[in-house]
Amino acid sequence: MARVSEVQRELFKVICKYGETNAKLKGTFYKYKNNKEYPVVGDYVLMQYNENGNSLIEEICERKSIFSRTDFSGHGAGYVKTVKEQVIVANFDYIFILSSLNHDFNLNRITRYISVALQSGGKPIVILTKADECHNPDTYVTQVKSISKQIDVFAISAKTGYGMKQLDIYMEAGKTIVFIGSSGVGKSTLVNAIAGKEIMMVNDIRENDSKGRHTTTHRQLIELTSGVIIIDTPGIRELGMWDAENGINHTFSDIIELFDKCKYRNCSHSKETGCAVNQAIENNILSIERWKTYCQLSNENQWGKNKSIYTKKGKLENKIKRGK
Ligand SMILES: Nc1nc2c(ncn2[C@@H]2O[C@H](COP(=O)(O)OP(=O)(O)OP(=O)(O)O)[C@@H](O)[C@H]2O)c(=O)[nH]1
Ligand SMILES: [Zn+2]
Repeated sequence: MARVSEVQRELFKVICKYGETNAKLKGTFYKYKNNKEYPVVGDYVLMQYNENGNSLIEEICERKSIFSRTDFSGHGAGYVKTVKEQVIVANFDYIFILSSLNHDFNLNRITRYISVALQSGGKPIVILTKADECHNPDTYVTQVKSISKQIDVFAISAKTGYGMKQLDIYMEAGKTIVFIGSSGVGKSTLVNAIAGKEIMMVNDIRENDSKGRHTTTHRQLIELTSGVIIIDTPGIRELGMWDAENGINHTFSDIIELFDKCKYRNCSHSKETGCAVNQAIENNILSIERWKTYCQLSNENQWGKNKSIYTKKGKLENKIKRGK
């Protein structure tokens, strides 16, 4: 068995018992183009090893965890007709969600990441980076903890070493950690700090808007000398929700519990009397911002679901196109 460490279009790098080697896909992958999934970084695969050139990937083994997002195929979300699931990485134990403590901090975005991560099959851990650029990191930790009880949250600085010790509990040989977050949040810097050497390239962020430069251009799986396996990913620009209903319900379990307490079973949680959501907001048990974030994420998730059902009926789609 081999493990995919890098994907560049249709060329793969895999780690097997002979070391890292190049591989291509067996013809059957192309035969069923629309139904057969391609391997992603982190996948375990069955492979015919070839010491003289490209080895041949024959089969993808069952994935124990996946991180996926909606694939808008290069269109703006509002314009697409077809939405597909795009698996980004597979088979990780921990998912490090990185977000920086400079003026780019955004609770809404972190909530979105948590919802997707909570249904990935891996354990989500939120890491607030660049604590050295912030006066009160702990207040941000508290804010993020309020999103969900099911996640660990830490503030760290890879520059000063602040808080880094807290991450030791996840550094077990044989475990796979995937790093996700926007460009410039410090994924590669943290990977280097954990590795104890420069294995990833780091570039300065643009000073004026704190935005990263997308230095990391592709996903990469690296085994550290400690035996910990790390997957660094390029900065994600927009994380669309893909069938994340379970993850959203986990993240907002407090709200889901309220639904059961509404007077009417089909309560729309707007103006009904006896609506438990409204009562919780009035009594300051639930913040209006949290309620709005929930509505936004679950609407978006529903929208993606409808579009994907629609495109599964390929014929219907063609008709509509021709009719235009
Ligand atoms: N002050 C401070 N700066 C940091 C810290 N960690 C990273 N940086 C800086 O943030 C910038 C971006 O870091 P990267 O590690 O390249 O970020 P990235 O998330 O890998 O970015 P992409 O590869 O574009 O996705 C660099 O200038 C780093 O020096 C930190 O703990 N404190
Ligand atoms: Zn209600």
